[in-house]
Amino acid sequence: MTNDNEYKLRSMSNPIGVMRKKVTDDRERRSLIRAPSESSTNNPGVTVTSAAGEPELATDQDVTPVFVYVLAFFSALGGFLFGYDTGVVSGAMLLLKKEMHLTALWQELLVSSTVGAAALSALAGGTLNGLFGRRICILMASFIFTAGGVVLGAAPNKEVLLVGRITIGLGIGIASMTVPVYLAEVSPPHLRGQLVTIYTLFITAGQFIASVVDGAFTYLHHNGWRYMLGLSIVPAVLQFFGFLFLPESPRWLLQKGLTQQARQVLSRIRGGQNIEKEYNRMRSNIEDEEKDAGGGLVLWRMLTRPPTRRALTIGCGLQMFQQLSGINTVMYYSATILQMAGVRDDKQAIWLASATAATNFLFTLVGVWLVERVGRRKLTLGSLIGTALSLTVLAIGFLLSAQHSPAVTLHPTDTSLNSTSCTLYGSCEPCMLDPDCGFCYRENGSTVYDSSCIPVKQTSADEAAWGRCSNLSQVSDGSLWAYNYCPTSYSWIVLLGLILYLAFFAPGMGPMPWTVNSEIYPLWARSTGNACSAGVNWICNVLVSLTFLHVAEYLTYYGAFFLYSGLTVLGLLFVLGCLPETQGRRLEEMEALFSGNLCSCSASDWDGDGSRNILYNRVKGSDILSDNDASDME
Ligand SMILES: O[C@H]1[C@H](O)[C@@H](O)[C@H](O)[C@@H](O)[C@H]1O
Repeated sequence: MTNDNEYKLRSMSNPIGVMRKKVTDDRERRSLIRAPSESSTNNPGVTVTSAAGEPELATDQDVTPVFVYVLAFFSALGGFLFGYDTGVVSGAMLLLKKEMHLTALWQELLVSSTVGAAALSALAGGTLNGLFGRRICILMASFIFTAGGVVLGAAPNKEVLLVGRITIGLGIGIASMTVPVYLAEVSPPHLRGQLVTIYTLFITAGQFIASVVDGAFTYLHHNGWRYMLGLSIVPAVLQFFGFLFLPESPRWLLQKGLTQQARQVLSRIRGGQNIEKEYNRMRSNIEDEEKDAGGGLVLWRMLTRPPTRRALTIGCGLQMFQQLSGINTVMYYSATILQMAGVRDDKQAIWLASATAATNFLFTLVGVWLVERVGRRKLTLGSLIGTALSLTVLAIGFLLSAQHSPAVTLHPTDTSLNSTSCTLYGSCEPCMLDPDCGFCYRENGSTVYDSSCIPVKQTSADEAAWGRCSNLSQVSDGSLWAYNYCPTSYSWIVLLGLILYLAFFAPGMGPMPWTVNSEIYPLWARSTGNACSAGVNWICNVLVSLTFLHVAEYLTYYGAFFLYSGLTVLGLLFVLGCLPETQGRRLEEMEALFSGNLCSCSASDWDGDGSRNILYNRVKGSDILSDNDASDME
């Protein structure tokens, strides 16, 4: 457990955030406290005080070298590319399907091939990380992103587009599992939670910028999609050249026996401060871990050792529940939700979808702020409760909209047209749930009249196949065409649900699965653990997005959102019982933290029982704590 010569622990009942503030306020007083064994150095550090108040430990840095932020920025660009490339496709598809006459199957292929390829390459990323290191994997990912961007931007036909989308997916998968690991390994202990959470902030920033780019280029009907898809080359090239000059993770170097390089890199990352003690401790911890871990296939070793098996189950479970709570359906579906809420103009709906992405981004920022203040467990639990409730609000909004769905009042008199199922529906709800049909209507205030259910045009869902809604630019009687939604006066509830959903999901369930996964595995299992959990994230992402329309067809929209809400409640129970608080813990404590039964933690265990909680106080004048020791410290 703890090394008593260097650490002093004290029962903790107050949140670490409070403690940190106190620490800052009391800097002057604390700077007088020194571990008895400490020599007087210029290195800023941490003293951990016991319950009795006597100093036992002094470690860690007070000053964060700027270089760490440079590293964090360039590596988090991988998250930006992940967000950009998954987000940009919906806008590009609007133009592509017209220009390349894409069938629904091709549209689906172009969207989900990227996510599918990401799942495969995330799984393979564990081996690549072990063999080549984090830096080479990030360079590899940015090279793949660049190549994919060039292919997409220049694609002459849909087959080449598919190759480009698969290529991009391969880059996303590698980046998504490597970047959090790299960030966790180079961050100074007290910043680790925040820096890894910044990775998710960059994902949501990428999604937001993608939606703005989509908005800007939709006006360019010819070739607009080339710019949308090709622009990802810019951050990819930036990351590639940046990483040519950035170092490998010192821990990976140590694991590979490259001790001199590891020492040099650590000193560079720590801004030239004295790293001897940190280096030695890191080295001996890695050696101990390696000895403990034994030989053989890493995944097998992880599965046969209870603590790593438990960590893996929790890591994969978190990633699974993140996707099962329907984030990507909500993001993807936001334009339609906004149309339901009365935004009739397509272009306006696209811009408002950027507002959704911006909301996701802004609330992730709240997560970055909260992660070191309330801890991972509380943040995740709070987020899950809010997410489940807001999904219920969304579902109720859809339910009320369905119950008050406007009736079909006009039926075609030409019997030859009755061969389509669309004309048989009596109200808008079943009509819009049928992917082949849309609702054509006129409105007076909130009253819908002159309504009919008509097949959608094969080439574009923006118009009907025939009738007054088939040529909307020429229409003079004010007819409107609703595809995928019904005009309803309950749409405000749906809109409220959407905003609440993002406000609760984005600070917790968005970033925490990535953050927690980057810190719960011992070094020997870290690449494999993150590869598996990122793979689970991508597989569940494909499953949820591919099944959404079918689920909606069978269960209706409200059924689908009630289902997501139920799955989120399951996630809540899982986290409540199984996720221990990892904040404020050293990595070598993780083993103990995960050594009980799978779901053996409850809030009282981890928040109330002082014997399991640790308080670290920062003071000046001590040695630097190793990442390995303290990467979980506040
Ligand atoms: O953490 C991220 C983030 O929440 C994104 O908004 C979402 O699209 C991703 O699927 C998820 O992994």
